[in-house]
Amino acid sequence: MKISVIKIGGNVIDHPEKLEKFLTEFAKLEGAKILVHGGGKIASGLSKQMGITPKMVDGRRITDAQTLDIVTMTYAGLLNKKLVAKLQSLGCNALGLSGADAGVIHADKRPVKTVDYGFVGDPRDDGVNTSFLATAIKTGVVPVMCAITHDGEGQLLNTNADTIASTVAKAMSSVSDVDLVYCFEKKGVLSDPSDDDSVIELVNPENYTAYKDKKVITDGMIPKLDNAFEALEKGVSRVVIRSSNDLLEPSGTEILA
Ligand SMILES: Nc1ncnc2c1ncn2[C@@H]1O[C@H](COP(=O)(O)OP(=O)(O)O)[C@@H](O)[C@H]1O
Ligand SMILES: CC(=O)N[C@@H](CCC(=O)OP(=O)(O)O)C(=O)O
Repeated sequence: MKISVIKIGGNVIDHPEKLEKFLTEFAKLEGAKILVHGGGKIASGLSKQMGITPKMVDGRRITDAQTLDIVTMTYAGLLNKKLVAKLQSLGCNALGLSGADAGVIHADKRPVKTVDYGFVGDPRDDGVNTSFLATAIKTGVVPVMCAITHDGEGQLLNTNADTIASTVAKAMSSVSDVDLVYCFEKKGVLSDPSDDDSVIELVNPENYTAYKDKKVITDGMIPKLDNAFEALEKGVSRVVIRSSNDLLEPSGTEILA
């Protein structure tokens, strides 16, 4: 069995036409599959509406108790259930899960070093309930996982969705062949961020370092690629970064360890 782990972020979820196209293609994707979603942009918008200014450090949200409530409502509630309902309407038997449901992702609260991230969780390497996910997939269910995890002692935690995707992909590679596809609003990793057609076909550790040094690869693309390399090192067969509009096309940037 091969499992495709597909991730979409908030920029796509917040764009109705892009989301519709992506979910229609995801529903058509053959074989075993898992959807992981973020929604950072939507949580930031709701946070501002509630009078709380979002704070991000190195691509991670500083998550105080009030922010944890907002992200839980947004990711595990509103967005997860909207995605599940839409997939159900497309004939895909989606099952929405936070990391607490069926103990599917156990994380540790990030220790305070120079930055106190608050209720942010780093998933444990052995923290994924792979047997539950494998059984669910065998019954034809499609897990739809959000960016909320738990510590096993009743505490919910906020975890970057790219990290959830690589954690689940790594863990499932112990029971199956796994492909990981990060879908976003651009056509791939670009050599000129202002030219959407300048897709780099292959990123390896050597050109990654050079592009980072030249400030061609910046911001959210750095943790995404770090997660991609880590996934390949820990058993994932293939990692691709492509447009959410081209899920079913051979396209985008392939990552090589
Ligand atoms: N070289 C690059 N090619 C493409 N995107 C890049 C590049 N460098 C930085 N980025 C930024 O990385 C972002 C994707 O990361 P992120 O914001 O975390 O997306 P998502 O929320 O979809 O996971 C893009 O929206 C883009 O602004
Ligand atoms: C700890 C942390 O930063 N969590 C992320 C989880 C959502 C996410 O990753 O959403 P995108 O994929 O849309 O960026 C956040 O709250 O923004």
